[in-house]
Amino acid sequence: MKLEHLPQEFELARPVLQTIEQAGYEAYFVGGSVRDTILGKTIHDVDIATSAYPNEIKSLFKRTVDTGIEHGTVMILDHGTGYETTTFRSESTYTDFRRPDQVTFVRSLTEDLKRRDFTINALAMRENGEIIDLFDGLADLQNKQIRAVGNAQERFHEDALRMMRAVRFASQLDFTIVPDTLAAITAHAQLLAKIAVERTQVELIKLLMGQTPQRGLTDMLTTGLWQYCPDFAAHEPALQSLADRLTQGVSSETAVWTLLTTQFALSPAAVTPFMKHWKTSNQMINAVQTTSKTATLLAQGDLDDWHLYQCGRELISEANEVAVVLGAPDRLTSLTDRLAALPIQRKKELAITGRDLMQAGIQPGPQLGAILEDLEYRVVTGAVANEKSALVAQATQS
Ligand SMILES: Nc1ccn([C@@H]2O[C@H](COP(=O)(O)OP(=O)(O)OP(=O)(O)O)[C@@H](O)[C@H]2O)c(=O)n1
Repeated sequence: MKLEHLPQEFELARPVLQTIEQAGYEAYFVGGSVRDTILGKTIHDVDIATSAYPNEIKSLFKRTVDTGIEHGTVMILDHGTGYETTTFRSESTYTDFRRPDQVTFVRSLTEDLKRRDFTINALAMRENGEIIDLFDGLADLQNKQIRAVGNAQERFHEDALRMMRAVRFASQLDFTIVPDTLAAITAHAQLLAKIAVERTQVELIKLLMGQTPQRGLTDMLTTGLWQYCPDFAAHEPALQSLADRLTQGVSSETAVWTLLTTQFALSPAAVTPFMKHWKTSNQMINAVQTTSKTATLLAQGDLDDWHLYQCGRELISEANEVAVVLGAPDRLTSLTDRLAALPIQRKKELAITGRDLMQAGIQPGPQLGAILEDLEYRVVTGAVANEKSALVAQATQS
């Protein structure tokens, strides 16, 4: 099979492959971008696999970055874009079911494709669009199937996270896991206990953002993977009912985390430890706290200007999406208009600073912060004009 019209990302990367090939090595596009292009999905970046060793790649290009040189990965910088380029690797030794502790570089594409997780991820593409399909990945794409490359048990022993990847792809793509791959997951589910929670979490969130989360969750339950995601297993009925409502695919991680914590009926105080356990960033925790509060008010039809302002342009669409999943009408347009009509959209637009207040005789310290917040509230709610003199007068009066 040969793809005639390649997405621009491949067209731009073509000279990189040509440079490698002109030097006498092989180079192919591999991984998710090839799979997604065949499925007609939008792609974001492309990965390259090559017979050239990292030092050989580095000698061919002016600008490279050693992003994972011990695993054979070098980033080639070309016209402002970075291309992850990985030397063909053969099967490796894994002791922690995560990353290979020993990588063997090889010159053979077949060896490299053989160690990949699923047939749909083991396709390679030449720079001219020709697809190399050694494991019937095209047929599996056509039949909407997830199948491990070669012996499924070996693939999961090499990296136990692949079991979560299988259920995640099933949900994302609306594919079925073939029986022997599913059986191997069931037999090896306990290996997931060895995987760091931050890696499992990424797959779970992608699963819930997928086209058919119900399918992914069912696969997790029937295989027993579920038991190795403890916090989630405790909330099984709530998660099932959430999955039933997630029929359209949720667009952001913030919205998924907010839905999870809302659906699990976690108190605001319980949200932080729950998310910290899953090693999410503090930024995500803060975003979820704000989005959650706003979505609840929205679902109650009770969102005032101050809470709308606190959510801001960045999070309002997430809050609206959460409220819609929880049964509220879609109000995004009117919310965006309401936000735009507020006297200010963010704190830095306030016409007064802490320094102005100190010049007006207010002592620095926590009280000054409280006064500033009170002024911000009054400006947003229209109680006072956003003008420095009016704000100083207000501050010194109270
Ligand atoms: N545990 C893993 C992770 C990755 N891969 C291989 O490395 C490729 C790139 O991995 P990654 O970027 O993590 O995933 P994608 O398949 O590209 O999918 P997505 O970007 O949607 O996560 C995969 O296609 C697969 O061939 C693998 O064999 N085993």
